[in-house]
Amino acid sequence: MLTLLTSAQMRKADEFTIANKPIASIDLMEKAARAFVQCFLKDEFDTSKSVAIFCGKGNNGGDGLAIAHILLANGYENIKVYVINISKKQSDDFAINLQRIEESKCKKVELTKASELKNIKADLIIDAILGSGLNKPLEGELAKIVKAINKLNKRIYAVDVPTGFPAEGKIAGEYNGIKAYKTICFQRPKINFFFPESVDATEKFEVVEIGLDENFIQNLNGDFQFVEETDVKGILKPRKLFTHKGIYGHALIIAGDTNTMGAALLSSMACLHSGAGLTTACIPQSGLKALNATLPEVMALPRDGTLAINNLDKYHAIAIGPGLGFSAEANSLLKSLIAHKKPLIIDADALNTLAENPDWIDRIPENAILTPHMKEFDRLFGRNDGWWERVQSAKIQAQKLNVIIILKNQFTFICLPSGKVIINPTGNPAMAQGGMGDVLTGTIAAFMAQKYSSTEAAILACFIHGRAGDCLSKELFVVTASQVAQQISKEIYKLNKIN
Ligand SMILES: NC(=O)C1=CN([C@@H]2O[C@H](COP(=O)(O)OP(=O)(O)OC[C@H]3O[C@@H](n4cnc5c(N)ncnc54)[C@H](O)[C@@H]3O)[C@@H](O)[C@H]2O)[C@@H](O)CC1
Ligand SMILES: Nc1ncnc2c1ncn2[C@@H]1O[C@H](COP(=O)(O)OP(=O)(O)O)[C@@H](O)[C@H]1O
Repeated sequence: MLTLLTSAQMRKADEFTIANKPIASIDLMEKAARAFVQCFLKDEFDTSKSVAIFCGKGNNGGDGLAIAHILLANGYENIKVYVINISKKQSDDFAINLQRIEESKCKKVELTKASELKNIKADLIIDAILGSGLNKPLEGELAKIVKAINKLNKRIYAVDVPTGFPAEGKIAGEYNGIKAYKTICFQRPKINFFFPESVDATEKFEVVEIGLDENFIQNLNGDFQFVEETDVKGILKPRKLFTHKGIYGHALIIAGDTNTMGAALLSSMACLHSGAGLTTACIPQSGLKALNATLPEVMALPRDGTLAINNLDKYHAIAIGPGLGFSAEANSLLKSLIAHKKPLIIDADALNTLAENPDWIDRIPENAILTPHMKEFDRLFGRNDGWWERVQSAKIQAQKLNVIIILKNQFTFICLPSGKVIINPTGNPAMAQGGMGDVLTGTIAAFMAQKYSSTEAAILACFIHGRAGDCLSKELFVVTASQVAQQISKEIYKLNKIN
């Protein structure tokens, strides 16, 4: 799991590396600039293009000056550096690189006013005005300069972080910073790149390694971690010889209503393809025909309007909510389930029922998994102003209630009782279609039934669910929930095989 860093932690990692590795601060900047250029050249190999590099006077600006040098050495001849007079203060490494630029054939211009930008003609722009040192919103002439740069309407590559975009923390008000085509960031992605608000600041980002001390970084107590494929492979267990269905657990999916039976079928289908030994769907009588016709492997526990499940012993994991509706029977099933200590997943309508019965929330069994999307989360725990606030609130609730909250989005945040937030990297917009969450719930239930811990089940399910969608989307504009459910077994197979 990769530990993500705040800007303050990043500075510590810089300082530690400089103090403990045979590398000086200016050489680290040079290394960062080289890494940036290497990445930039993958996209921009036409060296006849003209490049305007806008530099502040801190280390981000220092990077920009070093990048100018390296681009010149790589055949780019038409490069102009614009040093923006935001302050009198300049960093030591900026000053060293400025001296180098003055001694080179690179053109340099000082810029104080936005109006001076009118005549700038460049094919490409590199933004190195402010990086992770941003400590307040952009205002005054600097805000005007940034607006004018955006208005040039050229492809902008940002160094480390787009000027004006906070690397972490609340993204306040309307964004007025650089709108980059791509951000090339150093060593780790910025935490705020995982929130939907970041689309205003950068269309995409790529991380380049600059040689900071990895041991030091991993041992920093970062709240945010990022799942890698190796983590998933490390958790997945192969199926052993002589094992039988009894070994892989029995999952109960309580879901479906007259008009939303599909949700129950999708959840059950995903549970089946994710490896549960046995799957039982607890659905209304009216859904039995559809269940038997589409998923013959799944057993049924029909709901007749008054069902009470007395014996939960035979189930190893229970999921409740997809398409469940709000009947008295559904409410009483949820109420009785939260009184037990069974591995439990609460999703969709069951989450909304909880929101209407807030006094039940404190009674949710420990290590239960809640899988809200943004609206369900806000209904449960109150409105949030933006994603930073929402994830902070999920982090607090997961700790307080001793549960796992899977806050779903393009990047899904798995908030653990320990206070850690694990970011899932897989998934894509082709998956933005109804029923996808039902599939995720069935997958989590299958992993919990197979005796993975709640944390493991959450990590595995989110990663594999997204990976299935990623694989399908290579050939499809949109992937349906049924397709994802059916792809899951293939993805588990691939991850297990290379183990
Ligand atoms: N060894 C190092 O220190 C390395 C640093 N690197 C670069 O250094 C950057 C961070 O550099 P710095 O810490 O010097 O900070 P920046 O260059 O981001 O900012 C410089 C100064 O701008 C001022 N400032 C902040 N917000 C402002 C605002 N809204 N309006 C006007 N002025 C504002 C602050 O006083 C800040 O110290 C990273 O993003 C990265 O690009 C890289 O070179 C990698 C190595
Ligand atoms: N743009 C996207 N990128 C990645 N994953 C997505 C995207 N859109 C949706 N998903 C995934 O699909 C699921 C949607 O869940 P949810 O909103 O509960 O769907 P439903 O209620 O229709 O079943 C989540 O797991 C989410 O992460």
